[in-house]
Amino acid sequence: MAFQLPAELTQQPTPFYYYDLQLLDQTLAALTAAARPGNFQVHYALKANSNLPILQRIQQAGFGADCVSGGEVQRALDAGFSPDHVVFAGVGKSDAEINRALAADIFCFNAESVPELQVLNELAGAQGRTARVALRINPNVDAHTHAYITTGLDANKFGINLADLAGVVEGLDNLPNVELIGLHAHIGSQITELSAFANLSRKLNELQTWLEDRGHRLPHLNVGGGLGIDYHQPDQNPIPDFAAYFGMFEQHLQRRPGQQVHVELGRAVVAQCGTLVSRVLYVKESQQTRFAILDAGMTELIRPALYGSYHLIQNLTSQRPELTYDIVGPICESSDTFGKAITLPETQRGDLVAIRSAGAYGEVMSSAYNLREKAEAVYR
Ligand SMILES: Cc1ncc(COP(=O)(O)O)c(C=O)c1O
Ligand SMILES: N[C@@H](CCCC[NH3+])C(=O)O
Repeated sequence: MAFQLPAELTQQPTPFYYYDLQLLDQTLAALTAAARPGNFQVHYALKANSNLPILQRIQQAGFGADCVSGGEVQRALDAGFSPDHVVFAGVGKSDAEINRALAADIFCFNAESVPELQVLNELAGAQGRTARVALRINPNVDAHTHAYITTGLDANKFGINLADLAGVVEGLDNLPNVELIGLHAHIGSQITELSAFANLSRKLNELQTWLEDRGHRLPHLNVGGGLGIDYHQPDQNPIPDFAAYFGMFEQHLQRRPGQQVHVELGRAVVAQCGTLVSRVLYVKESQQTRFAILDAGMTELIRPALYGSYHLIQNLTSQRPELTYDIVGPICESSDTFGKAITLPETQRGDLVAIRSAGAYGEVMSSAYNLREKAEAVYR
């Protein structure tokens, strides 16, 4: 179905984020059906979008929370997620963040290095607690995605390299306040070649056997997130193919009886329900290029400037014959460009423009650069 902005929002001051809660609910229902509760547990990755109204719906749909900072752990608890459905990952957890998460008795820390394990052990001991830990391993599996959002290659900062794993596991004997409950891996984001998840599964199978040979049985496996979405055709494919995604793990991951398998999807849950709505300030024609200058910029949606990402751009006002535009924002950076040589119906000052698939890593990555005010979020 073609995108439609609710009529009353055409008068809303721009730029703003519009979230389609009906589409979010449909996505959550599709995800629930594909995960078959009890088969896979989904921990939504808050980093994709941590707005309370969105989190509350996700929590009410029965999902847990994957957090990457103390702020996200707190937000998850505020949104109503139970601590035993909260996990905390990240290469650089501060002592204050760890202490807060220990005190809240969250389900698990995804630990990414030996020094972090030592700090977890020390801080848990000081609180008279045991930190439940999944070792985040770096499986050296290529996710075939943008280099900036690949996380599971040896050169990346994330996780414990396989070559170091033996030493890390041996060292656990000296960490009495740390309980190993599982393995965690996350190989990257916006993954559209699902075979990457088969490769990840095979790596996890090997590691699991290797750990069992050393006396470690793991009640818990966390295969990360990363499922990509269709940025080019959001209306044709508003809901990702969750069944195909889980199917890869069902087929390739050798799950032990009774073992929990967690996934932590972010983008696939919230990207398509969010749209950045902006107004055309000026159309400026130079000899070479026709620019449509919007009142939204990289401060509201940084993905095109940061990764050269594509977002579908639509003029919601004009039905005139088409022309070609570079669509840019008002920010004082040449990379403040949403798209080059984009075909749109002839565009004029005052036209409303939709930048689609912006619900994930859009509003959360916004900044106040150039002393910009934060764009409002509206929910329908
Ligand atoms: C550890 C971890 N888990 C989950 C996610 C969520 O990923 P995605 O939004 O691609 O599903 C990320 C982000 O890439 C991550 O770094
Ligand atoms: N922020 C990125 C993805 C990184 C995900 C977090 N590891 C994006 O916009 O696509």
